[in-house]
Amino acid sequence: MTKAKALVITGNGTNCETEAAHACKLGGFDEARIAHIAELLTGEVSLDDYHFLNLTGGFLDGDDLGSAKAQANRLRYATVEGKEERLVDQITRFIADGKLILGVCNGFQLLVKMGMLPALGGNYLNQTATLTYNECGRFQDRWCYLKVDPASPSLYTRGIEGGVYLPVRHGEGKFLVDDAKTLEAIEAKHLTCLKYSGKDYAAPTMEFPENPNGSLNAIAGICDETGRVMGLMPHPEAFVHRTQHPRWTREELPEEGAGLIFFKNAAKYVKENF
Ligand SMILES: NC(=O)CC[C@H](N)C(=O)O
Repeated sequence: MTKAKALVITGNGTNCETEAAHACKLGGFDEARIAHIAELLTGEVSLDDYHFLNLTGGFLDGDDLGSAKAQANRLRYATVEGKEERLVDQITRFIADGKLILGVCNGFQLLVKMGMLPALGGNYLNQTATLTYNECGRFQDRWCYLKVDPASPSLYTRGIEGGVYLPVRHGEGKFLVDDAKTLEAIEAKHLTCLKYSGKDYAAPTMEFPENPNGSLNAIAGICDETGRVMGLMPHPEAFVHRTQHPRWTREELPEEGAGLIFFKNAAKYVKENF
């Protein structure tokens, strides 16, 4: 059987790579390689050798020019040393090959600013959305209830009943789109797979602090039409074990944290399809 291989990109200011790689291993990947972005640009590491690409959280380029904007340009226009291709060509081939990409927080900002989400009509290089400053004007570090859309094509949220409780920590998490048509399309296609909600996961909310950033339609995460590319502001890799929960000493909790399902679903998909 094929070895399920995950790749986590680090460098230029990411800070969640160890947790992301740990979550991949716990979720069932046989290998989780942390590679510096320079290793991809020099051609030492190629996306072609992996199944699951993780773009992690952090402060890429110090959030200068807006979070992840500089890295988005770097990944879109930089060529791979000694090759006729840009790194972005490797990424679009990766998607065309049926592989998986998960962008968390700064990684979500990166995917959106590269144009890879929501990628309506399968156009992965056309920016139609953004993530900008939280409505409250401050960095938010808190845990949020996230309602899952069961009709969403996202493979990562499969099997989640109701919703998940996960931490957010960001200054630029307010999701916006370019026009009403984009919003209508992503809602109609159920690409808006995760929304901030109350504790009962009953309905999306625009109320602060349940919705920590004022995101349009309470959107916390979206996927593309294939369901294989997903980005979200909350951090699933930061809740893979009971002890990461803020009230773990006071509440009866299962051993497994609610975020692990994202990585388990990814590993399962790779094992079934490659
Ligand atoms: N945790 C993160 O990845 C933070 C993302 C980004 N630097 C922000 O503050 O919005």
